[in-house]
Amino acid sequence: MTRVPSNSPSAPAHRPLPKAELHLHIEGTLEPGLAFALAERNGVTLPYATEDDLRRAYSFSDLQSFLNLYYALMAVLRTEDDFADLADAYLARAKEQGVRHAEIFFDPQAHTARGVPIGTVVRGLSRALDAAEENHGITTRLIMCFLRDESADSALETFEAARPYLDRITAVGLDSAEVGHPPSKFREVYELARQAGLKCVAHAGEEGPAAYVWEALDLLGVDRIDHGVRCLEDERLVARLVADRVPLTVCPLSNVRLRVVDDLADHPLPAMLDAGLLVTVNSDDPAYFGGYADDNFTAVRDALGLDEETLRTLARNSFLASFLDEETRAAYLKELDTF
Ligand SMILES: Nc1ncnc2[nH]cnc12
Ligand SMILES: [Zn+2]
Repeated sequence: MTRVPSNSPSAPAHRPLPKAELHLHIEGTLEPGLAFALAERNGVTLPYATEDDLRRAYSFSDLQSFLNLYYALMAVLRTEDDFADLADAYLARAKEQGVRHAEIFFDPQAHTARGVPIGTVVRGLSRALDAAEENHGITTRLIMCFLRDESADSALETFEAARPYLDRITAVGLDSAEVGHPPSKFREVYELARQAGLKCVAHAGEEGPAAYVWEALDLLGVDRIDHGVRCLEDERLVARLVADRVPLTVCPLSNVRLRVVDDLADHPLPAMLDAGLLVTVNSDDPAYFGGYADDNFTAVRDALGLDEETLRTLARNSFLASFLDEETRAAYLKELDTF
């Protein structure tokens, strides 16, 4: 039997603020050590000799160059145990980073396309998530994403395949290659999701234009926008997002690694806060982008000179923007206020 490496979370030197993480792809938490252990357990050969060789491939020129590696490495995820181990490793790290609540994306089509049934994915993730409060003191939700560079029919088929598991799923989302795949393509499946009582989110305005954020709001009726940094290019859109208190789940280290911004010091986060937007800070795909939730908080503090009060606003926003029930939200906000 292969031993899966024990979690060796890198705890921040300080006591991290309590926070919710709302933009986190579970497949993007696959650390090189776990990737090699799962490859051995499942008899999968990776095209890298060592973990360091793999790490050297983590140099991206844009979203697509990252997605190519992200989807290729998923070949090691095959069984319920693999998905449970992946999620449990994330939760152990998240705890060290002050994460009290995590709303976790997964990409079913990336697995069903390789012959892994959606039930295997959901059952494996659910096993770790169901034990998360007891094992890590973290509450969780699951968000099922559609791959926007696949067809609208494929999204509809995926939604139908997920029907038996909808009691485990809080929301639907939209991710993968953005440009050329506008939200309008997915109107029908979002309508079905809403009818089934699910919340709706969508990546928009990461690489794609502000017009995609409008579409996500007006055609998909989303409750949150993932990324959304390009909203600043459209004053009217900013006014709409502010007026409707639509949360934006921003991912600063991701934006630097995927060249959405040139440098963290140029990140629009302060401008977004100044505009009155309900902004949160998240890690996106932390195994690939150099940091988990609190690492993103620390990075923006240092690069953008954010003070303690602003960091507390970001942490507060994360609970306000979450899909938590009101009682649990209030308890977390109180915990933050007295921290
Ligand atoms: N940053 C990102 N944008 C779009 N799709 C993704 N899938 C995983 N990470 C993503
Ligand atoms: Zn993302």
